[in-house]
Amino acid sequence: MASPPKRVPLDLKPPSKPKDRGLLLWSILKRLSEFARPYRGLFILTLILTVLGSFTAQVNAFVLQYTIDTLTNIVSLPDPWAAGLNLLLLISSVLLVKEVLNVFITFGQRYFGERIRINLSRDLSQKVVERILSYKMAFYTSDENASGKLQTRIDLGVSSLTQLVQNFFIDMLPLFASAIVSLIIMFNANFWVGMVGLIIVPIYFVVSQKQANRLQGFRKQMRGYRETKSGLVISIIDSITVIKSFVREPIESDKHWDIQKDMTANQLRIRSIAFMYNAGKSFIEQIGVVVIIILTAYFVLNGQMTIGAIMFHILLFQNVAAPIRELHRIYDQINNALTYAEGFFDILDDDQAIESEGKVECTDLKGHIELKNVNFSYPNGKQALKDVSFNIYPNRITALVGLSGAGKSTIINLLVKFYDPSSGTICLDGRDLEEYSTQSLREQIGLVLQNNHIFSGTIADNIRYGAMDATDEEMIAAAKKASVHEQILGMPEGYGSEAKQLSGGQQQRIALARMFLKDPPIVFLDEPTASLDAIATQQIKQSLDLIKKDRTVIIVSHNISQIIDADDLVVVEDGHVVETGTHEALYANHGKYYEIFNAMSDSLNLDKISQTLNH
Ligand SMILES: Nc1ncnc2c1ncn2[C@@H]1O[C@H](COP(=O)(O)OP(=O)(O)OP(=O)(O)O)[C@@H](O)[C@H]1O
Repeated sequence: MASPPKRVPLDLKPPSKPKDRGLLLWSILKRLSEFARPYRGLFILTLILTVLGSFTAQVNAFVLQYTIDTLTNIVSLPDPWAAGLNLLLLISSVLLVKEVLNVFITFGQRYFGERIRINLSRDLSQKVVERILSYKMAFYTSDENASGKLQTRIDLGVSSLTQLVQNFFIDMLPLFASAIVSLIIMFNANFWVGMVGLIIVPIYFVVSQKQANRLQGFRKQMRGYRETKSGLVISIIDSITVIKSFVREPIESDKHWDIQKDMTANQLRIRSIAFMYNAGKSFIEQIGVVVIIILTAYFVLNGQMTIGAIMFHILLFQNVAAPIRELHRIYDQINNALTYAEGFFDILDDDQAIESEGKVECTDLKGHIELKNVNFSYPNGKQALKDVSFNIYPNRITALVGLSGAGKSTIINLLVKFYDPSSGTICLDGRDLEEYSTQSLREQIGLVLQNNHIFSGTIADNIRYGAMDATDEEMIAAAKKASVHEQILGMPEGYGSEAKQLSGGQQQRIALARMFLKDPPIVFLDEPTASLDAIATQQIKQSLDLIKKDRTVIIVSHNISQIIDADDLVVVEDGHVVETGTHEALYANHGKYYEIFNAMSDSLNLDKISQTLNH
C-alpha cells in the first residue's frame, strides 16, 4: 500500500522554540523579499520619505521650546506685544511650512507603502493560484486541502504577509524613525534625559511582548471560531434542502449560537486583556513624563537649562514612546505571519504536487489503451486497483461494469492522468502514458462525468469551454447532438441565458455538448446519462453511436442498455478486473457479469414490462 505523499515545507520549520521562531521569521522575510524585489524603487522612495518625516516630526518640540523661552524673555520687556507678534508670525510660518511638507511626506509615504502592499498581495495571490493549477488531483483531494481549508490557508497566508508589510512599512517605520531621531536629540540635549528615554524602551518591549503572548492564544482561538463559523454558514447554504426537508433549522441555529457564545466570551477576554496592558503602558509612560519633568526642572533650577526645555523634552519623550506603545501590534503581526506564512509557503513550494509532464505530443492517436498490472492507492492509502490488466481498442465502445465502489471511476482517473499508477503501466498506442505531455493528452480526451461542473455564466460560454474559438454554428451543432438545442431556444435569452438555471439533466446535456464541440479522438463517459430522462437518454445514445466511429469510447454505466450496446465489457470487482469480453460471451460464462446482469434485469421487472407491451 502506498503511503500518502508527504508535504515538504522546504526550509520553513514549525515555530516550536524561540530560536526556531527567529529562524522561521528570517526565512519568511527572505521569501517575502523575493516578491518585494520588483518594487525596490518604491521601497527606497518610501524609506527616503520616512527619514524626511522623522525630521519634520521633531519640529513641534523645537518650536515649543523656542516659543516658551522667547515668551519668558518677552514678558519682562516694556512692550511685550511688539516682540510677541513677531514671534507668533514666525512660529505660525514655521508650523505652516512644516505641516504642508508633512502633508506631502505622509501622503507619499502612505501611498507608496500601500502600493507595495497591494502589489505584493496581488503577486502572492496570483503566484499561488498559478502554482496550484499546476498541481496533481491528489493535492486537491487530500484531507488537508478539503473544500474551504485550502482557500482559508491561502487567504490567511496572503493577508498575514501583506499585513506584516503594511504594519511595518506604513504604520510602524515612520514612528520608529522619528523615535530614533528624538532619542538622538534627547541625548544631545542632555545625557540623563536621553537615558530616561532609552530606559523606557526595554520596559515597553517586555510589557508589549507579554501582552502579545497573553493575547496570542485567544486570538488563535478567535480565528478558529471565525473559520468554523464561516464553514457553518457555507454548510447551511450547501445543505439547505436536507436541513429544510428534515426540519433541522433549530439544530443548525443552535450550532451557530454555540459558536457565537464562545466567540463573545473570547472577544471580551481579548478586550479586557488589551485594556489592562494598555493602562499599564500608559502608567509607565506617565512615570517617564514625570521623571523627565523632575529631571529637567532640576537642570532649569540649576541654571543649566532654559524653562522651554521641559516641553521640549516631554514632546521628544512622547515621540520615543509612540511607536513602542504600538509595539504589540508588530508582535501580533509577526505571530500571525509565523502561524500562516508557513502553511502558505508550503502550498507554494509543494514541488512534489506538480503534475508529471511528459515530452511526447499527442498527434494522430489511434486510441489503443493497454493497462498492464496496474496497482493504485489513493493518497489516503485506500487501494482502489489491484493488478489490473486489460485492453481498450479503438473504434469500439468499451463499458466498465461493476458494483458501486469497484474501481471503475478510478480507472478513468488514471487514464486521464489525474493520478499516476502506484505500479504497473498504462500504454496509449504502445507508449507509456507518462511519456505524453499531460496537456496535449488531455486535449485529445473528452471527459463527461455524472456530475459535471457548470460554470456561472451563459449557456453559450459553458458549451464553448469545449473549444474556446468555436463559431456559433459549431456550438449550436454540438448542442443539437446533445439534444438540448430546442430546450435552450425555449429559454428567455436562449444561448445567452444563465447556465445555472438549467435542470440537472439539462446541465448534463450541456456537458455532453461541450464534449461534442471538443470532438476528441478518445472519449471517457462516467455515467453520462445518469440524470437524464428516458427520451434524452435515447437521443444521446444515437449521438454517441455516431461519435464512436473512428474513436475510442469508454463508458462507465449502470444502465443495462448502454452495457448491452458496448462492444467490449470489462467487469471490475473490488479493484480487480475479473472478466473481459463481449456481452454474449460473458453472459454465457455464468460469472460475475452474469450475476450483475441478472440483478439488473430483475430490477427492471421485465415480466410486467413485457405484459404491458404485449397488451
Ligand atoms: N479521492 C478518493 N480518495 C480515497 N479513496 C477514494 C477516492 N475516490 C474513490 N475512492 C475509493 O476507491 C474505491 C473505488 O472508487 P470508484 O469511485 O473508482 O468506484 P466506482 O466503481 O466508480 O463506484 P460507483 O459506481 O459508485 O461510481 C472506493 O472504495 C472509494 O471509496
